[in-house]
Amino acid sequence: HELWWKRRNLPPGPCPVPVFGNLLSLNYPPPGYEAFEKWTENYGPVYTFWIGNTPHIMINTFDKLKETFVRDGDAYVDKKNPPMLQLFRGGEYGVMDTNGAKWREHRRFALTSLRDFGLGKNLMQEKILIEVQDVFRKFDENEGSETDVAIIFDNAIANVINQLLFGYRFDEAKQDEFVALKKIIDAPQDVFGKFHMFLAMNVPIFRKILPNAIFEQPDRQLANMCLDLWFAGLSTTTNTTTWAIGYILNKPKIQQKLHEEMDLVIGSDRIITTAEKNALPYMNAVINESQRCANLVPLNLQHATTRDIVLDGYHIPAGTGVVAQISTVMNDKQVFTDPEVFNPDRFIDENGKLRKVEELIPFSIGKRQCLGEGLARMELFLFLSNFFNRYQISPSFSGPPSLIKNSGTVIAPRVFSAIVRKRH
Ligand code: HEM
Repeated sequence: HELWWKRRNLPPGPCPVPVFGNLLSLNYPPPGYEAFEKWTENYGPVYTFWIGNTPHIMINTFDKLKETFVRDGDAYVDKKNPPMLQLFRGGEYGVMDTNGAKWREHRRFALTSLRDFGLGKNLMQEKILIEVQDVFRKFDENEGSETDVAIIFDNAIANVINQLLFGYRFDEAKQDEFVALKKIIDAPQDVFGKFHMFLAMNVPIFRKILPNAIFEQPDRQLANMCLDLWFAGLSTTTNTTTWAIGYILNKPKIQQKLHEEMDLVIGSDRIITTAEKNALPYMNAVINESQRCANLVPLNLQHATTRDIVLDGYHIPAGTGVVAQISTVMNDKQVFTDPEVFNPDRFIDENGKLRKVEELIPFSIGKRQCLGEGLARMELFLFLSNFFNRYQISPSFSGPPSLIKNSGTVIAPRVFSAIVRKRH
Protein backbone atom coordinates (compact mmCIF):
# COMPACT_ATOMS: atom_id res chain seq x y z
CA HIS A 1 0.00 0.00 0.00
CA GLU A 2 2.67 2.52 1.06
CA LEU A 3 5.26 1.66 -1.53
CA TRP A 4 3.15 1.10 -4.60
CA TRP A 5 -0.62 1.65 -4.29
CA LYS A 6 -0.48 5.16 -2.83
CA ARG A 7 2.16 6.26 -5.34
CA ARG A 8 0.73 4.76 -8.50
CA ASN A 9 -0.98 7.93 -9.85
CA LEU A 10 1.62 10.48 -8.72
CA PRO A 11 4.70 11.70 -10.64
CA PRO A 12 7.57 9.28 -9.92
CA GLY A 13 10.02 10.19 -7.19
CA PRO A 14 12.27 8.69 -4.53
CA CYS A 15 10.89 5.66 -2.73
CA PRO A 16 9.51 6.69 0.69
CA VAL A 17 10.05 4.64 3.82
CA PRO A 18 7.09 4.03 6.11
CA VAL A 19 6.45 6.73 8.74
CA PHE A 20 9.25 9.11 7.62
CA GLY A 21 8.58 9.27 3.89
CA ASN A 22 11.69 10.85 2.28
CA LEU A 23 12.55 13.16 5.18
CA LEU A 24 15.51 11.15 6.42
CA SER A 25 17.36 11.66 3.13
CA LEU A 26 17.57 15.40 3.85
CA ASN A 27 20.07 14.73 6.59
CA TYR A 28 22.61 12.99 4.31
CA PRO A 29 24.17 15.53 4.07
CA PRO A 30 22.20 18.35 5.71
CA PRO A 31 20.43 20.59 4.91
CA GLY A 32 19.19 18.50 1.93
CA TYR A 33 20.18 20.46 -1.22
CA GLU A 34 22.08 17.46 -2.58
CA ALA A 35 19.19 15.04 -2.15
CA PHE A 36 16.83 17.46 -3.95
CA GLU A 37 19.38 18.01 -6.72
CA LYS A 38 19.91 14.28 -7.21
CA TRP A 39 16.16 13.65 -7.39
CA THR A 40 15.74 16.43 -9.96
CA GLU A 41 18.49 14.82 -12.05
CA ASN A 42 16.85 11.40 -11.73
CA TYR A 43 13.16 12.28 -12.10
CA GLY A 44 13.11 15.65 -13.90
CA PRO A 45 11.58 19.01 -12.93
CA VAL A 46 8.49 17.47 -11.30
CA TYR A 47 8.60 14.58 -8.82
CA THR A 48 6.83 13.44 -5.67
CA PHE A 49 8.46 13.90 -2.27
CA TRP A 50 6.90 12.36 0.84
CA ILE A 51 6.79 14.33 4.07
CA GLY A 52 5.86 11.61 6.52
CA ASN A 53 2.91 9.91 4.85
CA THR A 54 1.84 12.98 2.83
CA PRO A 55 2.90 13.34 -0.82
CA HIS A 56 4.17 16.70 -2.09
CA ILE A 57 4.66 17.51 -5.75
CA MET A 58 8.00 19.30 -6.04
CA ILE A 59 8.50 21.88 -8.80
CA ASN A 60 12.23 22.19 -9.34
CA THR A 61 13.03 24.37 -12.36
CA PHE A 62 12.34 28.00 -13.07
CA ASP A 63 10.40 27.29 -16.29
CA LYS A 64 8.14 24.79 -14.53
CA LEU A 65 7.59 27.26 -11.67
CA LYS A 66 6.48 29.92 -14.12
CA GLU A 67 4.12 27.45 -15.80
CA THR A 68 2.58 26.42 -12.45
CA PHE A 69 2.99 28.85 -9.52
CA VAL A 70 2.90 31.96 -11.74
CA ARG A 71 0.69 31.31 -14.81
CA ASP A 72 -1.75 29.12 -12.88
CA GLY A 73 -1.14 30.86 -9.53
CA ASP A 74 -4.62 30.44 -8.06
CA ALA A 75 -4.34 26.67 -8.26
CA TYR A 76 -1.18 26.67 -6.09
CA VAL A 77 -2.00 29.35 -3.54
CA ASP A 78 -3.21 27.46 -0.48
CA LYS A 79 -0.91 26.34 2.31
CA LYS A 80 -0.79 22.72 3.39
CA ASN A 81 -0.31 22.91 7.08
CA PRO A 82 0.44 19.99 9.33
CA PRO A 83 -2.41 19.67 11.89
CA MET A 84 0.23 20.21 14.58
CA LEU A 85 0.63 23.82 13.50
CA GLN A 86 -3.01 24.58 14.26
CA LEU A 87 -2.48 23.29 17.77
CA PHE A 88 0.56 25.49 18.16
CA ARG A 89 -1.21 28.61 16.86
CA GLY A 90 -4.50 27.96 18.59
CA GLY A 91 -6.33 27.58 15.27
CA GLU A 92 -5.99 28.89 11.72
CA TYR A 93 -4.64 32.40 12.34
CA GLY A 94 -2.02 34.81 11.04
CA VAL A 95 -1.05 35.21 7.38
CA MET A 96 1.56 32.58 6.73
CA ASP A 97 -0.56 29.55 7.52
CA THR A 98 -4.05 30.77 6.60
CA ASN A 99 -5.99 30.21 3.38
CA GLY A 100 -8.91 31.63 1.40
CA ALA A 101 -10.60 34.91 2.31
CA LYS A 102 -8.83 35.19 5.67
CA TRP A 103 -5.38 34.90 4.09
CA ARG A 104 -6.25 37.32 1.26
CA GLU A 105 -7.58 39.96 3.64
CA HIS A 106 -4.63 39.79 6.02
CA ARG A 107 -1.99 39.64 3.30
CA ARG A 108 -3.51 42.74 1.72
CA PHE A 109 -3.67 44.42 5.12
CA ALA A 110 -0.01 43.63 5.85
CA LEU A 111 1.15 44.90 2.46
CA THR A 112 -0.92 48.09 2.71
CA SER A 113 0.35 48.71 6.24
CA LEU A 114 3.97 48.29 5.15
CA ARG A 115 3.29 50.85 2.43
CA ASP A 116 1.50 53.20 4.82
CA PHE A 117 4.42 52.98 7.21
CA GLY A 118 6.69 54.30 4.52
CA LEU A 119 7.98 51.46 2.36
CA GLY A 120 8.69 52.98 -1.03
CA LYS A 121 8.98 56.40 0.61
CA ASN A 122 11.81 57.88 2.64
CA LEU A 123 10.13 57.13 5.95
CA MET A 124 11.11 53.48 6.08
CA GLN A 125 14.63 54.31 4.93
CA GLU A 126 14.93 56.85 7.74
CA LYS A 127 13.94 54.20 10.29
CA ILE A 128 16.48 51.74 8.93
CA LEU A 129 19.21 54.38 8.83
CA ILE A 130 18.70 55.09 12.54
CA GLU A 131 19.56 51.42 13.05
CA VAL A 132 22.54 51.65 10.70
CA GLN A 133 23.92 54.44 12.93
CA ASP A 134 23.33 52.31 16.01
CA VAL A 135 25.19 49.41 14.39
CA PHE A 136 28.06 51.84 13.67
CA ARG A 137 28.11 52.95 17.31
CA LYS A 138 28.41 49.36 18.52
CA PHE A 139 31.10 48.34 16.02
CA ASP A 140 33.04 51.56 16.71
CA GLU A 141 33.00 50.74 20.43
CA ASN A 142 34.37 47.27 19.66
CA GLU A 143 36.87 48.40 17.04
CA GLY A 144 39.91 46.12 16.91
CA SER A 145 38.50 43.42 19.18
CA GLU A 146 36.70 40.16 18.42
CA THR A 147 32.99 40.86 17.98
CA ASP A 148 29.96 38.62 17.41
CA VAL A 149 28.71 40.21 14.20
CA ALA A 150 25.31 38.48 14.10
CA ILE A 151 24.18 39.78 17.53
CA ILE A 152 24.67 43.41 16.51
CA PHE A 153 22.72 43.03 13.25
CA ASP A 154 20.04 40.96 14.95
CA ASN A 155 19.27 43.74 17.44
CA ALA A 156 19.16 46.33 14.65
CA ILE A 157 16.91 44.26 12.37
CA ALA A 158 14.61 43.44 15.31
CA ASN A 159 14.36 47.18 15.98
CA VAL A 160 13.14 47.79 12.43
CA ILE A 161 10.36 45.22 12.64
CA ASN A 162 9.44 46.20 16.21
CA GLN A 163 9.18 49.86 15.18
CA LEU A 164 6.72 48.81 12.50
CA LEU A 165 4.65 46.51 14.67
CA PHE A 166 4.69 48.24 18.05
CA GLY A 167 6.12 51.70 17.44
CA TYR A 168 9.33 51.52 19.47
CA ARG A 169 12.87 50.18 19.29
CA PHE A 170 14.99 48.29 21.78
CA ASP A 171 17.41 50.98 22.89
CA GLU A 172 19.83 50.61 25.81
CA ALA A 173 17.01 50.95 28.35
CA LYS A 174 14.97 48.24 26.65
CA GLN A 175 17.68 45.60 26.25
CA ASP A 176 16.18 43.37 28.97
CA GLU A 177 12.88 43.35 27.12
CA PHE A 178 14.66 42.53 23.86
CA VAL A 179 16.53 39.63 25.44
CA ALA A 180 13.30 38.29 26.99
CA LEU A 181 11.37 38.63 23.75
CA LYS A 182 14.17 37.01 21.74
CA LYS A 183 14.08 34.06 24.10
CA ILE A 184 10.38 33.57 23.44
CA ILE A 185 10.76 34.05 19.70
CA ASP A 186 13.87 31.88 19.45
CA ALA A 187 12.40 29.04 21.49
CA PRO A 188 10.05 27.80 18.77
CA GLN A 189 12.61 28.72 16.13
CA ASP A 190 15.24 26.58 17.83
CA VAL A 191 12.72 23.85 18.33
CA PHE A 192 11.36 23.87 14.76
CA GLY A 193 14.88 24.12 13.40
CA LYS A 194 15.77 20.78 14.94
CA PHE A 195 15.47 17.82 12.65
CA HIS A 196 13.61 15.69 15.19
CA MET A 197 11.01 18.45 15.66
CA PHE A 198 10.63 18.76 11.92
CA LEU A 199 9.84 15.06 11.94
CA ALA A 200 7.48 15.53 14.86
CA MET A 201 5.59 18.20 12.95
CA ASN A 202 5.23 16.05 9.89
CA VAL A 203 5.11 12.46 11.08
CA PRO A 204 1.80 11.89 12.90
CA ILE A 205 3.10 9.32 15.35
CA PHE A 206 5.38 11.96 16.97
CA ARG A 207 2.70 14.59 17.44
CA LYS A 208 1.73 13.57 20.92
CA ILE A 209 5.01 14.84 22.36
CA LEU A 210 4.40 18.51 21.46
CA PRO A 211 2.62 20.90 23.83
CA ASN A 212 -0.85 22.17 23.07
CA ALA A 213 -1.70 25.69 21.88
CA ILE A 214 0.61 28.33 23.28
CA PHE A 215 -1.75 31.14 22.38
CA GLU A 216 -4.22 31.95 25.09
CA GLN A 217 -4.77 35.57 24.08
CA PRO A 218 -8.31 36.61 23.22
CA ASP A 219 -7.22 38.12 19.90
CA ARG A 220 -5.41 35.21 18.34
CA GLN A 221 -5.41 36.70 14.84
CA LEU A 222 -3.52 39.78 16.04
CA ALA A 223 -1.08 37.73 18.11
CA ASN A 224 -0.42 35.32 15.25
CA MET A 225 -0.01 38.15 12.73
CA CYS A 226 2.61 39.81 14.94
CA LEU A 227 4.30 36.46 15.42
CA ASP A 228 4.39 35.87 11.64
CA LEU A 229 5.97 39.22 10.90
CA TRP A 230 8.50 38.95 13.70
CA PHE A 231 9.30 35.35 12.90
CA ALA A 232 9.49 35.73 9.12
CA GLY A 233 11.14 39.14 9.16
CA LEU A 234 13.94 38.75 11.67
CA SER A 235 15.89 35.53 11.27
CA THR A 236 15.71 35.59 7.45
CA THR A 237 17.20 39.09 7.20
CA THR A 238 19.78 38.62 10.00
CA ASN A 239 20.88 35.27 8.59
CA THR A 240 21.31 36.67 5.07
CA THR A 241 23.37 39.60 6.41
CA THR A 242 25.52 37.30 8.52
CA TRP A 243 25.98 34.77 5.68
CA ALA A 244 27.11 37.65 3.41
CA ILE A 245 29.77 38.67 5.92
CA GLY A 246 30.75 35.02 6.45
CA TYR A 247 31.26 34.43 2.72
CA ILE A 248 33.25 37.65 2.35
CA LEU A 249 35.51 36.76 5.29
CA ASN A 250 36.35 33.59 3.39
CA LYS A 251 37.17 35.54 0.19
CA PRO A 252 39.22 38.67 0.98
CA LYS A 253 39.43 39.69 -2.71
CA ILE A 254 35.69 40.32 -2.76
CA GLN A 255 35.96 42.76 0.13
CA GLN A 256 38.78 44.50 -1.70
CA LYS A 257 36.60 44.90 -4.81
CA LEU A 258 33.72 46.19 -2.69
CA HIS A 259 36.00 48.78 -1.14
CA GLU A 260 37.28 49.86 -4.55
CA GLU A 261 33.68 50.42 -5.69
CA MET A 262 32.85 52.33 -2.50
CA ASP A 263 35.94 54.53 -2.82
CA LEU A 264 35.12 55.33 -6.43
CA VAL A 265 31.39 56.01 -6.01
CA ILE A 266 31.01 57.20 -2.40
CA GLY A 267 34.52 58.36 -1.48
CA SER A 268 33.97 59.12 2.23
CA ASP A 269 32.34 57.66 5.34
CA ARG A 270 29.04 59.44 4.68
CA ILE A 271 25.78 57.47 4.92
CA ILE A 272 24.71 55.63 1.76
CA THR A 273 21.01 55.73 0.81
CA THR A 274 18.89 53.75 -1.63
CA ALA A 275 19.29 56.63 -4.12
CA GLU A 276 22.81 55.24 -4.71
CA LYS A 277 21.73 51.64 -5.19
CA ASN A 278 22.07 51.66 -8.96
CA ALA A 279 25.51 53.24 -8.78
CA LEU A 280 26.86 50.28 -6.76
CA PRO A 281 26.52 47.23 -9.07
CA TYR A 282 29.17 45.14 -7.32
CA MET A 283 27.55 45.69 -3.91
CA ASN A 284 24.24 44.52 -5.39
CA ALA A 285 25.95 41.52 -6.97
CA VAL A 286 27.41 40.58 -3.57
CA ILE A 287 23.93 40.79 -2.00
CA ASN A 288 22.43 38.69 -4.80
CA GLU A 289 25.12 36.05 -4.51
CA SER A 290 24.79 36.02 -0.71
CA GLN A 291 21.06 35.35 -1.03
CA ARG A 292 21.69 32.62 -3.60
CA CYS A 293 24.41 30.87 -1.57
CA ALA A 294 22.72 31.34 1.81
CA ASN A 295 19.74 29.59 0.16
CA LEU A 296 17.92 29.90 3.48
CA VAL A 297 15.04 27.47 2.94
CA PRO A 298 16.31 24.11 1.64
CA LEU A 299 12.70 22.90 1.59
CA ASN A 300 10.34 25.77 0.80
CA LEU A 301 7.01 26.21 2.57
CA GLN A 302 4.41 23.64 1.65
CA HIS A 303 1.46 24.72 -0.46
CA ALA A 304 -1.63 22.78 -1.53
CA THR A 305 -3.55 22.69 -4.82
CA THR A 306 -6.88 24.53 -4.58
CA ARG A 307 -8.47 22.45 -7.40
CA ASP A 308 -7.77 19.34 -9.45
CA ILE A 309 -4.92 19.96 -11.88
CA VAL A 310 -3.16 18.01 -14.61
CA LEU A 311 0.61 18.31 -14.45
CA ASP A 312 2.84 16.56 -17.00
CA GLY A 313 -0.02 14.17 -17.71
CA TYR A 314 -0.62 13.32 -14.04
CA HIS A 315 -3.96 14.05 -12.47
CA ILE A 316 -3.33 15.80 -9.14
CA PRO A 317 -6.42 16.12 -6.92
CA ALA A 318 -7.32 19.33 -5.03
CA GLY A 319 -5.63 19.54 -1.63
CA THR A 320 -2.39 17.78 -2.69
CA GLY A 321 0.88 19.19 -1.34
CA VAL A 322 2.94 21.27 -3.83
CA VAL A 323 6.27 23.00 -3.26
CA ALA A 324 8.01 25.77 -5.23
CA GLN A 325 11.45 24.29 -4.67
CA ILE A 326 13.48 27.49 -4.89
CA SER A 327 16.67 26.09 -3.32
CA THR A 328 17.07 23.65 -6.22
CA VAL A 329 16.48 26.44 -8.76
CA MET A 330 19.17 28.62 -7.13
CA ASN A 331 21.64 25.71 -7.31
CA ASP A 332 20.79 24.85 -10.93
CA LYS A 333 24.09 24.11 -12.71
CA GLN A 334 22.58 25.04 -16.09
CA VAL A 335 22.01 28.60 -14.85
CA PHE A 336 24.68 29.09 -12.19
CA THR A 337 28.01 27.52 -13.20
CA ASP A 338 29.74 25.90 -10.19
CA PRO A 339 26.78 26.76 -7.95
CA GLU A 340 28.68 25.85 -4.78
CA VAL A 341 31.20 28.67 -5.37
CA PHE A 342 30.48 32.14 -3.93
CA ASN A 343 31.04 34.29 -7.00
CA PRO A 344 29.31 37.71 -7.17
CA ASP A 345 30.77 38.26 -10.67
CA ARG A 346 28.10 35.97 -12.09
CA PHE A 347 25.72 38.92 -11.57
CA ILE A 348 27.93 41.43 -13.43
CA ASP A 349 27.66 41.75 -17.21
CA GLU A 350 30.42 42.50 -19.73
CA ASN A 351 29.84 46.27 -19.28
CA GLY A 352 30.28 46.09 -15.52
CA LYS A 353 26.53 46.55 -14.94
CA LEU A 354 24.31 44.44 -12.71
CA ARG A 355 22.95 41.44 -14.64
CA LYS A 356 19.35 40.45 -14.00
CA VAL A 357 19.07 36.71 -13.51
CA GLU A 358 15.44 35.73 -13.15
CA GLU A 359 16.29 32.37 -11.57
CA LEU A 360 17.45 34.23 -8.45
CA ILE A 361 14.27 33.73 -6.41
CA PRO A 362 15.15 33.79 -2.67
CA PHE A 363 11.75 35.38 -1.92
CA SER A 364 9.96 32.62 -3.87
CA ILE A 365 7.48 33.13 -6.68
CA GLY A 366 3.72 33.29 -7.22
CA LYS A 367 0.88 34.55 -5.07
CA ARG A 368 2.53 33.66 -1.76
CA GLN A 369 5.83 35.30 -2.65
CA CYS A 370 7.40 36.84 0.47
CA LEU A 371 5.36 39.84 1.55
CA GLY A 372 8.36 41.43 3.27
CA GLU A 373 10.52 41.42 0.14
CA GLY A 374 10.58 45.21 -0.28
CA LEU A 375 11.52 45.76 3.35
CA ALA A 376 14.12 42.97 3.32
CA ARG A 377 15.77 44.29 0.14
CA MET A 378 15.98 47.78 1.60
CA GLU A 379 17.46 46.47 4.86
CA LEU A 380 20.04 44.25 3.15
CA PHE A 381 21.23 47.09 0.94
CA LEU A 382 21.37 49.77 3.65
CA PHE A 383 23.01 47.59 6.31
CA LEU A 384 25.57 45.90 4.05
CA SER A 385 26.55 48.87 1.87
CA ASN A 386 27.01 51.17 4.85
CA PHE A 387 28.89 48.47 6.77
CA PHE A 388 31.40 47.82 3.98
CA ASN A 389 31.82 51.49 3.22
CA ARG A 390 32.78 52.22 6.81
CA TYR A 391 34.70 49.11 7.87
CA GLN A 392 37.34 46.65 6.92
CA ILE A 393 36.42 43.31 8.47
CA SER A 394 38.92 40.51 9.07
CA PRO A 395 38.62 36.99 10.49
CA SER A 396 39.10 36.41 14.19
CA PHE A 397 42.27 34.72 15.50
CA SER A 398 40.62 31.33 14.95
CA GLY A 399 40.31 31.98 11.20
CA PRO A 400 37.43 32.66 8.81
CA PRO A 401 33.98 31.37 9.79
CA SER A 402 32.79 27.90 8.87
CA LEU A 403 30.36 27.84 5.94
CA ILE A 404 29.03 24.38 6.74
CA LYS A 405 25.25 24.26 7.07
CA ASN A 406 23.24 22.41 9.69
CA SER A 407 19.76 21.09 9.02
CA GLY A 408 16.87 23.42 9.75
CA THR A 409 13.86 25.27 8.41
CA VAL A 410 15.72 28.59 7.94
CA ILE A 411 19.47 27.94 7.71
CA ALA A 412 21.53 30.05 10.13
CA PRO A 413 25.31 30.38 9.87
CA ARG A 414 27.37 29.05 12.76
CA VAL A 415 28.24 31.62 15.40
CA PHE A 416 31.45 33.46 14.58
CA SER A 417 33.30 36.56 15.59
CA ALA A 418 35.42 38.89 13.50
CA ILE A 419 37.43 42.08 13.86
CA VAL A 420 36.31 45.37 12.36
CA ARG A 421 38.36 48.50 11.73
CA LYS A 422 37.21 51.85 10.41
CA ARG A 423 38.46 52.68 6.89
CA HIS A 424 38.16 56.44 6.96
C1 HEM B 1 16.12 38.07 3.32
C2 HEM B 1 14.95 38.09 3.88
C3 HEM B 1 13.79 37.20 3.52
C4 HEM B 1 13.72 36.05 2.77
C5 HEM B 1 14.85 35.32 2.06
C6 HEM B 1 12.34 35.61 2.78
C7 HEM B 1 11.86 34.48 2.11
C8 HEM B 1 10.55 34.06 2.12
C9 HEM B 1 10.08 32.86 1.47
C10 HEM B 1 10.94 31.89 0.68
C11 HEM B 1 8.74 32.77 1.70
C12 HEM B 1 7.82 31.62 1.27
C13 HEM B 1 7.03 31.92 0.03
C14 HEM B 1 6.25 30.71 -0.43
O1 HEM B 1 5.28 30.31 0.22
O2 HEM B 1 6.64 30.14 -1.47
C15 HEM B 1 8.37 33.91 2.51
C16 HEM B 1 7.10 34.18 2.95
C17 HEM B 1 6.77 35.20 3.83
N1 HEM B 1 7.63 36.19 4.29
FE1 HEM B 1 9.56 36.41 3.82
N2 HEM B 1 11.60 36.50 3.53
C18 HEM B 1 12.44 37.48 4.01
C19 HEM B 1 12.08 38.58 4.77
C20 HEM B 1 10.82 38.83 5.24
C21 HEM B 1 10.43 40.00 6.02
C22 HEM B 1 11.36 41.16 6.40
C23 HEM B 1 9.10 39.85 6.35
C24 HEM B 1 8.18 40.73 7.14
C25 HEM B 1 8.20 41.96 7.29
C26 HEM B 1 8.67 38.60 5.74
C27 HEM B 1 7.38 38.09 5.83
C28 HEM B 1 6.91 36.98 5.15
C29 HEM B 1 5.53 36.51 5.25
C30 HEM B 1 4.45 37.09 6.12
C31 HEM B 1 5.45 35.39 4.41
C32 HEM B 1 4.20 34.56 4.13
C33 HEM B 1 3.44 35.18 2.98
C34 HEM B 1 2.15 34.46 2.63
O3 HEM B 1 1.99 33.28 2.97
O4 HEM B 1 1.30 35.10 1.99
N3 HEM B 1 9.72 38.02 5.08
N4 HEM B 1 9.49 34.70 2.73
